[in-house]
Amino acid sequence: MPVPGASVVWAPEGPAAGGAAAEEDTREHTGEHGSALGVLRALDSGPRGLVEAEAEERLARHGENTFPGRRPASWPRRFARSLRDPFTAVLLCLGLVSAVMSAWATSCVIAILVTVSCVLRSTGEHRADRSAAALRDMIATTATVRRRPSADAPPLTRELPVDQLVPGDVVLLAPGDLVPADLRLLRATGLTVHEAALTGESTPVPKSPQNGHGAEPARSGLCFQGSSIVSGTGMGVVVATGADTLLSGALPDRDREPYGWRRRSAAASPFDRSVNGIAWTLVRFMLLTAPLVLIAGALLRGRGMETLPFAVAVAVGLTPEMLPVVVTTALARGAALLARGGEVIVRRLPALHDLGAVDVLCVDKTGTLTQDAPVVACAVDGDGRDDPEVLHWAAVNALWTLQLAELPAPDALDEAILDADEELGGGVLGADSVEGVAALPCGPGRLVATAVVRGPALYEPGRAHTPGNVRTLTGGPAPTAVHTLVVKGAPEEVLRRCTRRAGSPLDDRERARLGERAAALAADGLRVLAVAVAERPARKRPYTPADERDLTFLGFVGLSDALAPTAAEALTALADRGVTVKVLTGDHPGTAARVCRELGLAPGEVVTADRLDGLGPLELARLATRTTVFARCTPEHKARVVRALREGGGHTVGFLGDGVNDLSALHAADVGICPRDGVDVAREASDVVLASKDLTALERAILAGRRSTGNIAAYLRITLSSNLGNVIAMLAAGLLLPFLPMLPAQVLVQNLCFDAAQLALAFDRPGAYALRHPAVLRPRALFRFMTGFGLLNAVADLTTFGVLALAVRSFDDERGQAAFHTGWFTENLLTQALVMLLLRSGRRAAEGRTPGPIRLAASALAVLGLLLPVSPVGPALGMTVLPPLYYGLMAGVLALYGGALVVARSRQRG
Ligand SMILES: Nc1ncnc2c1ncn2[C@@H]1O[C@H](COP(=O)(O)OP(=O)(O)OP(=O)(O)O)[C@@H](O)[C@H]1O
Ligand SMILES: [Mg+2]
Repeated sequence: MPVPGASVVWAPEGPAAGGAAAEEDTREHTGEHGSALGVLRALDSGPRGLVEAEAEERLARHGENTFPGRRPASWPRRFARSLRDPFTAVLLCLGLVSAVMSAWATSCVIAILVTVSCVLRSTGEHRADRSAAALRDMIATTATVRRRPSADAPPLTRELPVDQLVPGDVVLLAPGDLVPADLRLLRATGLTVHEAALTGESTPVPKSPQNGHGAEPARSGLCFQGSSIVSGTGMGVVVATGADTLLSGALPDRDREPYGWRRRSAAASPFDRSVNGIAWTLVRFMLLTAPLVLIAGALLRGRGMETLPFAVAVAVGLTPEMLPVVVTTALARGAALLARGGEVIVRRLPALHDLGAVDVLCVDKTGTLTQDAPVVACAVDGDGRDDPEVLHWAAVNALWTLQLAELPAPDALDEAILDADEELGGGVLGADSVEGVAALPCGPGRLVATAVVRGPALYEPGRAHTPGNVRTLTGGPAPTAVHTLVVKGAPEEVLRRCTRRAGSPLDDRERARLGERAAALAADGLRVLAVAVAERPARKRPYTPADERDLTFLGFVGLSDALAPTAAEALTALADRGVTVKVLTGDHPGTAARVCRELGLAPGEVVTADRLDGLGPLELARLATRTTVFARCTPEHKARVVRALREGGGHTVGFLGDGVNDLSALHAADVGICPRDGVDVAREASDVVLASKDLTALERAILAGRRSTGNIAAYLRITLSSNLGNVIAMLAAGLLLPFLPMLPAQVLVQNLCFDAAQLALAFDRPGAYALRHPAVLRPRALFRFMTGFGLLNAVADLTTFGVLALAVRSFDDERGQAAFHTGWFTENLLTQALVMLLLRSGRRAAEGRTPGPIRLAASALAVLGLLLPVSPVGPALGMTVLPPLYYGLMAGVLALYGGALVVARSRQRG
């Protein structure tokens, strides 16, 4: 329901909503309501936010503000979605062909197969969804809102679950936030927003609350739900929520498809490459089968279209139609187990498979390997002597970047510096402290932060640099004609901008010496910030990064950041599991190297990311493969390294990161992983969220992925080889015998039994061997397996024909043919049971105990094979009772076949 007045402040535009109407809207909205105040008035709100009671009432009126991607899919939609996979499509085609040919039994069985498969899949997904739902709430995104408890109470800033937002709410925005609803900006400082979700545009766009003059009036003053804040801060008023937002309106069907066969991005995921790749190859193969059977029958036996039901049955028999079900069940079970452990949330089901395939894991350092709770360890001048004044100026910078940039939460480094300064005696928060004029905070790719304060720095060589001294010099009735720029940031960046040090000029040699001092601090594992100042005549003109030059160097602040308690253990476990870990950090190379060493990761030669800039894709891939630590990475560098490893190095790459500067890399990786306390956008961009602080959970998640893949592989191996064996035997028999080797109904019933039994493979427990290395489904190896074991299976079938010839003697009459059908049917079910037990997973079948469901399924198959023909159903399916000789001989065939399977399997790799 649109808000009264909202339409006048809200102008959908761009390719999604586009068109002339939108433009007209825009023009209309730049009128009297264009001003921030007008907007607030139209929404019956104010800069101090809504009163809680009023907000509650609006929530009842407008409904919850659910993000379109997060609405749970309805049952019909789930069901419809599960119809969209290649096998179901093939089955439906075959069913249609049968229906057209009036082969009603066949099309009925196919319809049952499709329905069962779809129901099973959607139930599996639903179950996985439910077990993750509670955890998902735990990591739900919040918005920072300003509200008042009562009409005359002062406003409070608090975190509110995004779904509770209402039109008129005043929201604060900071880097890493997702825009929680459609907002009209009231204020912004250096705000840039990533709008790719709406426009596909990947570069951030600047936003400011202008009153709408110029070429693109309204859009730059609006922030849309689904976009994210890259840098800067802002405040805006909510103009549309829930279904009224631009994202909802423009993309009504944009349910995220966490369990879909197709992936979100254009680049193929490992899941697409392996599971889908195999699936499509099989589909092509199957589509060839039916015509092949028809043609062979026509050419060699002069049969016509009467073979069609049989041909269709053979094609259906070859289809691993339960593959989507097994895949979903295996993955959903893995994801549900992880969620139940309370440790890991898999946001996109195929990502669990991809996680099992990861062979290179890139991690960022700060906040992932370390706790991101820095503490000031030292503040020294250029000669390494303790100098409290350095800390004091760093604190001045921290305070005013914080205050003027209106960051809702202080940066961890700034917070540590302010704490330390306060401890040193009073701190800059005291009454006589300097007053800030402007701030240029740091951000992705910008490694320095500048605050401009009123008054001179009066930094003279030989002065007593006590905090008190500085305060009297800069505080009090400061001359207003002078501004001091206070700069702190990465040592090399700050030193580059310095021309003086303690009154004397700073030459290149001295700069290099200072750089070495910073490196020495970093080598101790400290995070190092350099501090510098400059005096300028006071001015009205805004300050820009171009003003950060001709600085006077003051000293360094060193901060220690404790390691995450489980990081070392987690990295060792990953290495043992065949995952190579690489560290991509924005920090100093020295700090990065030291942290790695402490975590037991040999850093080797640390590469600073500026070395990547000139490299071509091939060189980059080579460098990325042999390097363990990349330092001074911009967000783009991180993404480039990840891409190079994926595309050039042929690796499956996971990226674990928590910050805004990790966003591109999270997108670029095969699997994006984010710790629970990462920023909103990072969580939103990731496929897997670690819900606990424990990094070792990652290893367990990877193992869960490998287990799922192992089960899928076992299913494919078993199904494909026995299906192929059957088809070969069927073709051979069809051509050798003057009658159909099996009736279509029997083929389908047998197929139904196989399918039901093979579902148990989703519950397999792959042996330890399968978990030792990244799990990848290799189509080639699979097809080789399928051919080898398929032929073996066909040999068993052909031997059975011999056995039947001995036991039954004559196939001339109907009784004889029924006996043939029955004999083969029984043998098929028995061999299938054997194959399930002997080929399931691991190099040695004896590895680990066979899980209960598989034992049960195999026994059920064997029992069905033996009893179905003699049961009342037998005659209905055209089956008959077999002579005892058959069973005796059959036992021999089975023993031989089992022996051959064990021998052949032990020669197999993997
Ligand atoms: N508040 C700040 N003030 C000044 N400089 C800063 C501030 N925050 C970060 N920097 C500088 O920017 C550099 C890069 O920061 P960035 O956030 O990109 O990465 P990081 O947090 O050091 O490491 P990681 O990539 O592992 O998270 C820091 O090493 C520091 O030199
Ligand atoms: Mg980080």
